[in-house]
Amino acid sequence: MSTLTEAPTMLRVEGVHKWMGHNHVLRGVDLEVRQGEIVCILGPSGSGKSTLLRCINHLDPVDGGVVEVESERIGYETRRGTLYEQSERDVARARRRIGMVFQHFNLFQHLTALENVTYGPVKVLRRPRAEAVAHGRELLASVGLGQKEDSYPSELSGGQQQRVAIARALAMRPQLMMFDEPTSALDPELVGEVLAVMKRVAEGGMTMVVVTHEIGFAREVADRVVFMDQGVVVEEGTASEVLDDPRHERTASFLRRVR
Ligand SMILES: Nc1ncnc2c1ncn2[C@@H]1O[C@H](COP(=O)(O)OP(=O)(O)OP(=O)(O)O)[C@@H](O)[C@H]1O
Repeated sequence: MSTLTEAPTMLRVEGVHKWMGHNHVLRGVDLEVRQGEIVCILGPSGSGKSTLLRCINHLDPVDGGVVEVESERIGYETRRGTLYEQSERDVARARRRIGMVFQHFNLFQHLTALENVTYGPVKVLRRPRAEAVAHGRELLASVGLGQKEDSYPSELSGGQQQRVAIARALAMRPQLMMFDEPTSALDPELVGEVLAVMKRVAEGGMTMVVVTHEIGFAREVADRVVFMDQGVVVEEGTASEVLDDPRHERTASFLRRVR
């Protein structure tokens, strides 16, 4: 932990607001993630966790506040009355630094596992195909799917598809990986294999933000646990601080429910 507190800031979220229709979903969220840090975000359904990740990745624009990834600003600045937005090109460049893994895998169904993994490097980053294929094979092997490179998503289990999705995100060589409830669409017996891969990615030094209901994973892997409710960060701390001795009644009652 001591080295992490001195590590440079990878992600800074400051005073972020987001409206979805008439819903004030994010109400001034602050979050700082340092290089190499693993942050798990917990919170009840509807508290704004997915919306926060979408805002960080600029899949949804924020309505106020600042999002910076590696000091590159991809949010809006509404303080002091100035509204600020970067060009689409700058946003795309900043977004490329983030690997995103979704609940429902979102693989291309008409592409094999290896083609899913090489698609971004070849089509978006314009890397030579041979280099992308070699790296893609390495990544598929690292998630335990070396033998499945020619399989289509429909031929893979949910756990295998999610592992392909993780390899696909890593293939873009991101600086930050974000996971949005990556195991909640899986049959219980497949959850462990995906969490094991995520743990290995964390051990490799990746900076990670993980929205999850997997308390055991948070306890084992997270450097910091953040509890969100009703569009704000209610409390944060080490896993044992937040999970064993929550300061806030809202955190305590959520933990009683999920346990
Ligand atoms: N397109 C939309 N229009 C209006 N409200 C929306 C829209 N999308 C999401 N919301 C609302 O925003 C709030 C936050 O949703 P979000 O999905 O971010 O929560 P969450 O904490 O990730 O929940 P879950 O754990 O169920 O995924 C919810 O109240 C949801 O109903």
